[in-house]
Amino acid sequence: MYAAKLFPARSLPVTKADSISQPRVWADGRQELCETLHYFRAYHGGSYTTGGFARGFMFDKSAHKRDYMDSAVVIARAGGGLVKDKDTGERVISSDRTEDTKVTSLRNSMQYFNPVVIIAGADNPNMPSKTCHAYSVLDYFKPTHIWTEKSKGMKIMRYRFERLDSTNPSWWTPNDGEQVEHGSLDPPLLHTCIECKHDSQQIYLQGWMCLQPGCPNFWLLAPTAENPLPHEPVEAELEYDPCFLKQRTTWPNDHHEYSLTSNNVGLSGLSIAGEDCSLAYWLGMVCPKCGRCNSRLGWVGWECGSQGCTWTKELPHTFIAAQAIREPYFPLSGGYTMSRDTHLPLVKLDVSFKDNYRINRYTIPGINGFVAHLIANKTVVEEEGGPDQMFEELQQVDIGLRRRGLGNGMLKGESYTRHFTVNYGMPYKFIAATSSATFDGAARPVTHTRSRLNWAAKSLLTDEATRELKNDTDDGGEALEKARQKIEEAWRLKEFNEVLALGYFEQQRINYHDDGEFGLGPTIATLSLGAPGTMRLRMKARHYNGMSNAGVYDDTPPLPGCVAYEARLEAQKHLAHIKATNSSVYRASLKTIPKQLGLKSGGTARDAITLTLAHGDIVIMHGEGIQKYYEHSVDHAGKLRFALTCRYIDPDSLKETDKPDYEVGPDEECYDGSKLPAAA
Ligand SMILES: O=C(O)CCC(=O)C(=O)O
Repeated sequence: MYAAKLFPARSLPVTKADSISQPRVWADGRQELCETLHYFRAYHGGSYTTGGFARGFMFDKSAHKRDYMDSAVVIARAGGGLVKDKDTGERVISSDRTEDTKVTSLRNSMQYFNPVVIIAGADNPNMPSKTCHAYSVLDYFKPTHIWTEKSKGMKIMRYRFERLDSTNPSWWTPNDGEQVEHGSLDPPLLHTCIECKHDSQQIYLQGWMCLQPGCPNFWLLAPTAENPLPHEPVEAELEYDPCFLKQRTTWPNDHHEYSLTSNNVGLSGLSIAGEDCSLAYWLGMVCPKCGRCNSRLGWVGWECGSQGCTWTKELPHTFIAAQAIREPYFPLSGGYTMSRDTHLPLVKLDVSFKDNYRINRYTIPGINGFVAHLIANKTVVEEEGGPDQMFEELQQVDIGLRRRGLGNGMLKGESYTRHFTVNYGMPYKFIAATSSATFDGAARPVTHTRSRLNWAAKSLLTDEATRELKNDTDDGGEALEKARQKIEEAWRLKEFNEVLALGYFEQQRINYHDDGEFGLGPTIATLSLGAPGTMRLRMKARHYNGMSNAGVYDDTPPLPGCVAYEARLEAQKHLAHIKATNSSVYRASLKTIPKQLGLKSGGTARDAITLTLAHGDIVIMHGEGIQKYYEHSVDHAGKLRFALTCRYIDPDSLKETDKPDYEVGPDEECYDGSKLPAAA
């Protein structure tokens, strides 16, 4: 018999020895790991499966008591099914586990001899040696066993893996050695159950047990002198049978080479327009010098983020001519362009045509302000210095676009925007801390955007004012002229003083967000260049559902289209009264109202407005209410898209430390889109 103490179910050395060498691939954060490694793209959870196969496993802190790891074998509980215990706060198994799609995927990998990759997190208590990275890739492993056992009275499923390549030592072998070599012991006991006739190996030294969850003999030890009936083992006493742990399983592809990296992005040399903006070209790269997983953060290429490592990789850009982004099924002309936008019935649409733009103006009941989509025609996109030239120029100059850190702490390590960004003019630090540069000497598309959007916004706001006046007065145009001048003056004082440029490669996007930060003017305008984008606007979940995720009623006045609109209007009156008379009753009501009205958190509103943003189009959002109640997202279906957004940022709203060390002067270009030849 082997000494049981060599193989306790939980072997957690207090101080770990150093490993004999270092991982070939490692990451500082979850996003960089998932963007870089083809075998682990799961941002949450401990396993990655795709197409019915398991590809990778991540074993980090939440280890089961009987999880195990040495330099060749890993044993783990199949994930999922944990809930927080109300008393202890610990995550505990809540119900019997049965085979789910993840387990079936691993079974497929096993049947097809597809090895999986195992990654160890820095918090994994079973790692036999010290690690110095948040995530260290161990190697390819063969899944060898999937079985069911019991823990705390519940059925759980467990996996055993063996390292595929046993021809050289694992890097994570502790440098003080391991006592028993993999494959050096007798094979484990294999026994057929007298009840279900299925074979099971002996896993624990306590004795053989049938591991078929449906069998009456499942998880029962044979009777003994002290225990004359079949009985369940005492969980705390379970110790692995070394023969089970150390057995070697043979696969036909044992020792075959499978890549731990997918650093295969070189340009084809065929001058394929936008080839370097394709998905494969902005996924992460493993640094060939130090093994770090690096997201592509730079517009021009990758750089290793490891301290002291100087590796970089840049690819030349294969130019996309403006002509190549014309949409064959939506040809442009000198007439007004057709619309591809849609909206829900509760949204009001007003269409007008002016200065070569079709203007779709949307208003939402209950919200002061509007969203306007200015759809450009051929005259606009092809004008001298206009969208076509801007799109081409933005591919020829490096304006400092970069993916920025979000710093929101949702994932281990830093998270980054799924688009490249840079700011000009007044600093804008709201979504991600984006570096800001002066307009002086900035690339022409940046300064020209400011001027173009100043013109577009001013022109639209003037139309708004004249629209209101036309309804109210009949004084032969004097009042209209006055209104025009008033807007002109007001705009001069608070014209756009910031341009946020976003660059999107294939499959990059900006998720739902609002632009309602403190200190911003009420008007926000965006110019789209390149591939057509889809902008979606929907009511924010807390306004739609009437409550926060924590279950507290949101007493902001409800808007038509939200859940239980009529009932919430009624509740509003009642709440307004008690808020003024009894604040503790008011606070208590905020917690009880959701239940009374049958509200639920978690639902999302349908998109109320969906805009197809073609090359050269402008979107103007005006009014604080839009940003307060609504959120928007944009994705696109091409290789390369730019969005340049202008805002007015009140300099007094900036903290002293955020104020720019340059002056943000006025727009000197004074673009005027009304000077173009009229639409034909
Ligand atoms: O990509 C776009 O068109 C929109 C950009 C945007 O939403 C923003 O800058 O806040």
